[in-house]
Amino acid sequence: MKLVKSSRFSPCPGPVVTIVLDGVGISPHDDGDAVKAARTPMLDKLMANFPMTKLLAHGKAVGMPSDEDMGNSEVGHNAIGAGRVFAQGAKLVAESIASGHLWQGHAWQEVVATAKQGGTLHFLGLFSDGNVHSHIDHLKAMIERAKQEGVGKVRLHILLDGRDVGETSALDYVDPFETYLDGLRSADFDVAIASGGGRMKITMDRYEADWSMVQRGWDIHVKGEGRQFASAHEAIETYRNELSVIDQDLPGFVVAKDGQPLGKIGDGDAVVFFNFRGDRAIEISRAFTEETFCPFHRGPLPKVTYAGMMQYDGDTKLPPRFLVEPPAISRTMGEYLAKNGVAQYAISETQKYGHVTYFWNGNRSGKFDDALETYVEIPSDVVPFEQRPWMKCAEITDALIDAVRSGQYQYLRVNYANGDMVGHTGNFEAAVTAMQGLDLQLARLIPAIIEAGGVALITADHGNADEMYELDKKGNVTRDAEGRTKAKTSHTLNPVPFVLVSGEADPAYKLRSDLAAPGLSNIAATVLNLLGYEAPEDYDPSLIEPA
Ligand SMILES: O=C(O)[C@H](O)COP(=O)(O)O
Ligand SMILES: [Mn+2]
Ligand SMILES: [Mn+2]
Repeated sequence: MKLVKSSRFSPCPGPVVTIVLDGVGISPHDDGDAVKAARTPMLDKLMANFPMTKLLAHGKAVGMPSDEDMGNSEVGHNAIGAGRVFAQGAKLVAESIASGHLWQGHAWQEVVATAKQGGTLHFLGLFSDGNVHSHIDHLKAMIERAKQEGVGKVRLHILLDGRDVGETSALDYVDPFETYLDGLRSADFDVAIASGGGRMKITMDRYEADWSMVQRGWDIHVKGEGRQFASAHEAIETYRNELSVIDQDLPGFVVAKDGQPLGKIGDGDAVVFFNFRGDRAIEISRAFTEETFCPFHRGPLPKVTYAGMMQYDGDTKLPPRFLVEPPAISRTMGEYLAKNGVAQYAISETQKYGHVTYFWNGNRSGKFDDALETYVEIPSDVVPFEQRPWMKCAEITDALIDAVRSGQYQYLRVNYANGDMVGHTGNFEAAVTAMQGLDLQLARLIPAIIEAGGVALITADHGNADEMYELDKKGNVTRDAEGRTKAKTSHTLNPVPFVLVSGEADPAYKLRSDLAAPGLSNIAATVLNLLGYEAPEDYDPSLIEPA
């Protein structure tokens, strides 16, 4: 894995720093755009005075099945880190189902065999068509196949979305699904929704930010311990009336009949976690598969056949049983740099820590070289982020500036979570504040990079804060008869900025203008060039050329 020294680019005299502003896209519209509404003098100045282009960050440009699919952190950071586009989970699972490959695999066959020996087959996962972590069509295909293969009893544990899809769309999924289940149910096929809850309240924590979420999910799905309702519909309506929260924040519920939970998970059962994306799948998968387990009091571990939709962590091989091979992301820029003696530094706060380590390195949780790599996690607040929209951007910047000034690292990378995590709350004012807080930090960081003789690449992994309301076709905020707007909590399809900032009056490189539709996968080759290397031949082309 030797990199070739470039004869065209000399290495940057200072550190090269990639700055990912998570969820900060460029909207063609002004209405509802918190990025534009925010007062961000530093970002404005950088965009106006330094070489800048827009990068594609959604759809096929990041390995999603179609250009209707928005980008997300996984596919975005995978593309930035690997310098190439790999077909991603959403696409691989759909293809595996369409070709029938999934049903031929050992994992599926073991799951079905377990259920046919008298166990219940449980499906647990994110219940929407967001295609970020999961897709409801994959779930349906598996239920139908299970029935066809003679499984007698299926229970569903549904995590309500409201984050990758409309903020109060849960019943748009649940109601038709109940009708669909009615159509499938028969004398020898017993299928029902057994438990669920909002994805930000139960089960889908990530990066160990808040294990109590997973514990609440465990108690509800596995032990059947939680508030009981006659149906998911009743739970959603009741909680909405009582709490006025959006779907992602609805508490957990247990569906029960005569006080008996419909689908506890016990010995001899099979469990499929049907999310394909790993970050929010790892903790619950650990709870189901680790014999010795400390993060929370789990109680006795039921002896189940557990399968993930994919293997979520290539280093720890978690979970050992999985239905679809994950994308084979190899030879990432992090690995190349490590193998060529380049010291690297990665930093973010908990909520995005794995984005600049695990996703960046092709869904591997370990380092390539302990001596050459420093990974820093600033603990995130455990609060609704609209209450603390500045999050930890100041603390991240403190540490990053120290690292830049230390002279120890030639390549540094950071993810600032604000645009995305606050964008997902659907709170416009908070998103504006998030952007303003972030700008204050850029105003500290950029001069430090320039002073060190370095270069900063400012970009993002996908949009989010750039569209805080649902827009009509003309790009205006939609309003109902009472004039109310509808918050948009999900990512956007918009491109992201790419700004190349250095202190040199006359840099020896310039942005290329001949690339038809550059995207996130063009960043890695650019970084390697700035460090004085040629990119590997199969990397997507660099965004720069000699001036
Ligand atoms: O997991 C989440 O928070 C959302 O589904 C996607 O956000 P991310 O891709 O920016 O992490
Ligand atoms: Mn993101
Ligand atoms: Mn996001």
